[in-house]
Amino acid sequence: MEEKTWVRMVTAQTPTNIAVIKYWGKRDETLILPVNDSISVTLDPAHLCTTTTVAVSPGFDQDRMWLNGKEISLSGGRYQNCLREIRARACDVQDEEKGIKIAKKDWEKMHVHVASYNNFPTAAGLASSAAGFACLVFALAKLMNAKEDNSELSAIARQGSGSACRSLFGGFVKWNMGKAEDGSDSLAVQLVDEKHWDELVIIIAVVSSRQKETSSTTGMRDSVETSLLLEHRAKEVVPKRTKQMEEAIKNRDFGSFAQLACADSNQFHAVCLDTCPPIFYMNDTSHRQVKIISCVEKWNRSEETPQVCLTPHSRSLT
Ligand SMILES: Nc1ncnc2c1ncn2[C@@H]1O[C@H](COP(=O)(O)OP(=O)(O)OP(=O)(O)O)[C@@H](O)[C@H]1O
Ligand SMILES: C[C@@](O)(CCOP(=O)(O)OP(=O)(O)O)CC(=O)O
Repeated sequence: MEEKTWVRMVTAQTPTNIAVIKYWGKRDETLILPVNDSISVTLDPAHLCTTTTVAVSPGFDQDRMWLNGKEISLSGGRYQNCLREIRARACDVQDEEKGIKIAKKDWEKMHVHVASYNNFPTAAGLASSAAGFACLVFALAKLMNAKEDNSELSAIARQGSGSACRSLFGGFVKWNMGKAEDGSDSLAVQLVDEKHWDELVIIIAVVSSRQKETSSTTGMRDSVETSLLLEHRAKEVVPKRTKQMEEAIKNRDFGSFAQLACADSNQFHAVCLDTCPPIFYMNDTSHRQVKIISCVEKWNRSEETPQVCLTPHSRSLT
């Protein structure tokens, strides 16, 4: 710690994930605890992903972060929660070659610099917060030599953005909503790895890369406060649908998978419309989306079992 010149750096890359049973609504806004389980598929890191480099040096006098080349504030609760939780788990770091020695107790005083890039539009409905916070937490854990496994790290990433907890794993991933008030059982688990269903082709059509008018955080808060359909969805629909989806994935049953994913996405948009004020995630691009949706519907009707599954979010069709 006497040497002021060294810098220790770690770079990580994390893909985004697309929900096929959607998370929409929190029962605890600070800990980010959801009102229902959700299931997603993690994309190939070669496609939509975040690359984050974290660095620590005795020369840094404050925590700082640059997102896509622009400095952003780390004062928000979500960033602070992730930094605090990883710092609390930091362990001794020793790199004799570079003359770096950081004792566990010293991490509290050390500052980090973070540089992160998304290779896809940020805050546009493509789950940048999912890839972003998963990558940040993973990279910080490596930097600070935290020993937690990916499931434990998922509970920390969740406190950055709910959907981030699912990006710690590849393949199909379930976020168990959990019951505990402290969020200790609200974790992501891998259902099957990326090899299980490798003939499944995922196409993302970005119909607009403009920032959404209503963020997921604000939108779901309004839905929890005002939508009666959300309550019905969380209590009656999703528990049953999640089990069916797990079966469909296990059996690589595309017909059931497509039917469940389409129904879930449609209900998510119905909840948005049932929200006061209503949220129109498909609004400004709907003329293009409707054309694609009706093509897919026609195609599926002409086959014995569905061949294509659509799960439109705000600006993307997956
Ligand atoms: N690489 C990143 N590292 C850390 N934080 C990020 C990163 N990318 C995005 N974020 C954070 O996530 C926010 C965007 O989250 P938001 O939920 O509004 O959009 P989204 O995740 O792209 O879309 P959606 O959740 O609808 O799929 C950004 O404003 C920023 O705070
Ligand atoms: C529609 C969704 O993509 C919503 C994602 O919401 P976020 O995870 O971005 O929300 P916060 O927890 O407030 O950060 C569905 C999903 O990914 O499950």
